[in-house]
Amino acid sequence: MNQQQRSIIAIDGPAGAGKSTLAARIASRFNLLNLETGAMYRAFALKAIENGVSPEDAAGLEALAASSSIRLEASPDGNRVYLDGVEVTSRLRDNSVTDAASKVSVHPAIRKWMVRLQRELGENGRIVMEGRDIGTAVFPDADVKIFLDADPVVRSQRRYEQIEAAPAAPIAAAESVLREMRERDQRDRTRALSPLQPAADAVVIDSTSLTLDQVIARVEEIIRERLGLA
Ligand SMILES: Nc1ncnc2c1ncn2[C@@H]1O[C@H](COP(=O)(O)OP(=O)(O)OP(=O)(O)O)[C@@H](O)[C@H]1O
Ligand SMILES: Nc1ccn([C@@H]2O[C@H](COP(=O)(O)O)[C@@H](O)[C@H]2O)c(=O)n1
Repeated sequence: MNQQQRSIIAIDGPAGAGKSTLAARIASRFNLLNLETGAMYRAFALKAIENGVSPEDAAGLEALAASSSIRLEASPDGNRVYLDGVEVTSRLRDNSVTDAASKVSVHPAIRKWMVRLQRELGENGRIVMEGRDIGTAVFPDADVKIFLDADPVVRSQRRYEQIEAAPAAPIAAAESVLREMRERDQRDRTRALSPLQPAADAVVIDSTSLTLDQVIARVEEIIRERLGLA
């Protein structure tokens, strides 16, 4: 890959499909900046919670967004997220934040604001950007678009195992992980602005019966082919 040339790899898909894991590996393989847009929605959700603004209150959220700054910084161990200049990375995975992020992201004004920020972040870069609407709304002209999917039961099982393996694992029940994932999927797929769906020119990969290494190998092959790499 030409080290100067703008290259945008878009990875979209539902919750727990493996997007972050794939994006991190692709970024390291091709020396790209890895930007996780879900972390930006999470940071804004945290701000709404801290300010007592309901995730259903469209006008309240819009006013809050007008006085908010959200910044993503790529680092070797993942993205660092700054909310109004303060790093909040370690606070974004709480259940309350996950739930609120899914709800605040439904509002068109919030999405338009995020899309603007995300375009600014990636515009001239060599990036892999991961989320729900990168190939359809943020960078419809991305060089490569991957839509990663898997059966919801398999996704929730993988997420359950991920939670269990975490150092200070919260108590989780497999059924509630599946129920929450289905609720988030439903919101993502039915919202008014850029609902979750593959871009017409995305390559759809269903990882239900693929290992992570098989998915990575397939995506590497697609990137090499599309970008004309040996
Ligand atoms: N093909 C696969 N086989 C087995 N496990 C996988 C596969 N793909 C991803 N995983 C595992 O599934 C879990 C969820 O993956 P990841 O966090 O990357 O999903 P995500 O799409 O980024 O989720 P979210 O959008 O909710 O943040 C991780 O533990 C990851 O290692
Ligand atoms: N481009 C995006 C990215 C995320 N969202 C919403 O944010 C929530 C958190 O995202 P994670 O990937 O970190 O789980 C998620 O539930 C989405 O609803 C989005 O709308 N658009």
